[in-house]
Amino acid sequence: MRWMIKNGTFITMNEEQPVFKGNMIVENDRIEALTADELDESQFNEVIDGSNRVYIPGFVNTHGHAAMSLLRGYADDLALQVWLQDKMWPNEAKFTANDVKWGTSLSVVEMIKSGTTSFVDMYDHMDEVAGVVETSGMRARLTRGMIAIGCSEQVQKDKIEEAIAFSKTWEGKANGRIATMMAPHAPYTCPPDFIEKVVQASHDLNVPLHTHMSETAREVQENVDQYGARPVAHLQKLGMFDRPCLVAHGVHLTDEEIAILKEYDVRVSHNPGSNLKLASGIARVPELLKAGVWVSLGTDSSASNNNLDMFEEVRLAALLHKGVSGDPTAVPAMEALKMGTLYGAKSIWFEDVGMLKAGYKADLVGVDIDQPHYYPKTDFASHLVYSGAGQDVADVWIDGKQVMKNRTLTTMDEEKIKAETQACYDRIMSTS
Ligand SMILES: N[C@@H](CCSC[C@H]1O[C@@H](n2cnc3c(=O)[nH]cnc32)[C@H](O)[C@@H]1O)C(=O)O
Ligand SMILES: [Zn+2]
Repeated sequence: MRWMIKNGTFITMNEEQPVFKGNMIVENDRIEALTADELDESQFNEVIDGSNRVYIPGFVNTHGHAAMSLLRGYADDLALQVWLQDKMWPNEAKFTANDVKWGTSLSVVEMIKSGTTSFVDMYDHMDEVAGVVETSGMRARLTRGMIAIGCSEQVQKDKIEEAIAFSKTWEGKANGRIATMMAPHAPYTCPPDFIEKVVQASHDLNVPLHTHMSETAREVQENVDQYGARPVAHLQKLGMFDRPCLVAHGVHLTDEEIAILKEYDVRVSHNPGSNLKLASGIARVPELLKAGVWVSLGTDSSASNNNLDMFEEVRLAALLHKGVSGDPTAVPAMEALKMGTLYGAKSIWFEDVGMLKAGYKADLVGVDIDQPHYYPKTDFASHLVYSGAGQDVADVWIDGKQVMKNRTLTTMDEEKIKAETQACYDRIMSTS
């Protein structure tokens, strides 16, 4: 299969050629070329007119719990610990594999429709999640998240075994669209010896690690009280950073801790919407970027966001850090877009994703720019960040395959998924 987009505007994330106007050729799963040459259209299986579109690499959502869409709007306006312990965990305990399947499907529909082509998911019943990723055509780095406190030694062991089995089964599957990780949920939900076992498994399997870290001031203080160290030093001591590691949030960090994250090449998923909603604080993103840490963007779950639209995270990243620093040059539009795309791919070790460049995976999004909020036709990176929204996404390709065509999904039955998730929600809420 070889196809092309003609007369498009491409925001590439490639510094050598940030904006390209012309044609893009895709062969199978990869971009073959960006070219201004006249092409013989009969040589292609499909020729798409790109003149009313701006194309960007698909967004990479580097932290979330897709099935939690079932709890969207269920418990708003609460602090993290109360929200988690009193509202989320008792209901999540009722989730069956079927609930996870439909909740995840709903999230994948939402992600594709708002231009996300890769995502990270930390949850359980992960075989269901991987199945949805496989059939939807999505790309993902998936991990069986593990909460170990309150669990017997046997249950802890079972969780690690389950996570290992998941990784062994799914790593590299779906034509390489699925990758895996190992994820102790957080330093406050996993005892040190448990974390060490997970680090060992990450080493044995040769997959990265993922965890929630330094999300709230309370978490940091309790870590000091319990272990005599802040979360960064604590996880460093347990060997987490000796492995490739992605941490979610990283809100409360000192200068020294930022230096440690850089030294160990730890990647940070910044989740501005979730951090604002749970009043967790504001991450030191300009300082992290300045130190050379890979900072990407995540929505977290739609129970704390409450949607999965990466346009919102990109805009929040661009606005928030200007507001708190008093520096209007902090996180410019193009940097925010890169955080949502290229840096996301880098953050999850997807080395050939996140750029519109020959040789990269054909994961891209066509945004409908024939709308009032994209006029006048000037700087489209600015328009996308400061004026755009997920609903503007018209076409989506992942791995060279079109998964949305003019806002119609080609791989998923949206109406069925909406009905099934409603039924799951109704059942969960009717049982105690
Ligand atoms: N139930 C699993 C763990 C699932 S990992 C994903 C967990 O992350 C939780 N979660 C969602 N958002 C956040 C957040 O912002 N901070 C910390 N935990 C979160 C969520 O409630 C879910 O329980 C077990 O058997 O151990
Ligand atoms: Zn989370």
